[in-house]
Amino acid sequence: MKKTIRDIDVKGKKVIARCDFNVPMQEGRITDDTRIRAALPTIEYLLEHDAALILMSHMGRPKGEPKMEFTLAPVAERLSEYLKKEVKFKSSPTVVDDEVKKMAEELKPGEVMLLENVRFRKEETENDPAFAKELASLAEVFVQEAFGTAHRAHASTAGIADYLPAVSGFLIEKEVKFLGSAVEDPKRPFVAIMGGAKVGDKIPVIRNLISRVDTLIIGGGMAYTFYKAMGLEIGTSILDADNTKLAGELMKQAEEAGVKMLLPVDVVCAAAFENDAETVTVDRDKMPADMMGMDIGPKSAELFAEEIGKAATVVWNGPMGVFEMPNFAEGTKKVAEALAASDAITVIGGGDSAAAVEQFGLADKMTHISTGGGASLEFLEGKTLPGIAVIQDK
Ligand SMILES: Nc1ncnc2c1ncn2[C@@H]1O[C@H](COP(=O)(O)OP(=O)(O)OP(=O)(O)O)[C@@H](O)[C@H]1O
Ligand SMILES: O=C(O)[C@H](O)COP(=O)(O)O
Repeated sequence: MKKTIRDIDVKGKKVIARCDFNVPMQEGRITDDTRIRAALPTIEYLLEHDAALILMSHMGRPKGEPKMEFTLAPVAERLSEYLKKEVKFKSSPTVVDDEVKKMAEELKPGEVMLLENVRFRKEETENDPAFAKELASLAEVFVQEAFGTAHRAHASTAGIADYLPAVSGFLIEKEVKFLGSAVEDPKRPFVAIMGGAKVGDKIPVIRNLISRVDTLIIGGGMAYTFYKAMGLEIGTSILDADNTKLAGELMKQAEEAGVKMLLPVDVVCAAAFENDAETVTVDRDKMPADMMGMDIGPKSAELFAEEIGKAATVVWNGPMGVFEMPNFAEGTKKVAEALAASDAITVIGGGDSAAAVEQFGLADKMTHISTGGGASLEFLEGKTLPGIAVIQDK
């Protein structure tokens, strides 16, 4: 068990908390603030318990330069709105400077400030000890709350714990509880649903899940690599040619492990990667050579929903089709609805599946939606995340 903020006394202390405020932005506006809202319980708890709170995060990938399109200023503003108090913020190109140090020194219990994007310094992603020490020098305690970045060993996510006692916030605790218990000690039947486009990225996850699940459902863009391994015609569908052999091996591995592996039985095919392209829905052995698979068909959606209905735990990562285009969102929607209707523990990992669930208005029907994209995948792979490893044990 990892220590949390409940296990320490923060009264009157300077606390530095790493959050993942890497939220999607369009023209300087935040388009989805889920990650900001997810950190609020921890922030509020720390302020109510009279900590003087210094928050930090990255935004995007400014590659070690103070590129202002990646400033955290909009985040400071949104946080102020939610907390109903000023979030002090100085946009320093070096993240920490004399003025920022003074702000931190003068910060009183119950007050909060946000540092500028830690990736404005190249030392952040290099996990440079001097930068970690510089950040640590602002506070007395480190709170890890950045689940979305916990798979990165950076100065603000890992290195800093060499200089300060490290505990977790409530979001980390919740993520570890739901993702961890789903993978390590699931209520059975345990069904995992994998979709999306990046087959290569997800193969290690599939491999790890095969040894744990009762049923594995594969949909989305990755299904075609498995079809290819089965010798089926896949037309112009996305294919991860480097991993076709591996897909075949995974199918064999599932069979040997007694894991039921379900692939779509029918496919919505389109003549082009466009919402208004001409479409046909066919059984999987009838895909036209000049069309691409864009969504699972209705028979597959029903088959998957039936399987989800029998589950006690479901982990879902990756959409069933190109759900961003309304004409190819149906399969993903049906799967989301089946999860929403089920009594099972439902855990959603991965940015796109989370976005899909939000888009269908079903987010509050899920047990847990992870704030991690890559981090939740690495967690499901069974890897130890560096940002979690540094938190002190109880
Ligand atoms: N049949 C398909 N053909 C092409 N692209 C597809 C297909 N099915 C799904 N996709 C695309 O896959 C993308 C999501 O895949 P990804 O592997 O990134 O999912 P994720 O793990 O939920 O998200 P993230 O990696 O952002 O956390 C979506 O943009 C979707 O349009
Ligand atoms: O969005 C994410 O997955 C995290 O914030 C990590 O971002 P990164 O992939 O740029 O490290």
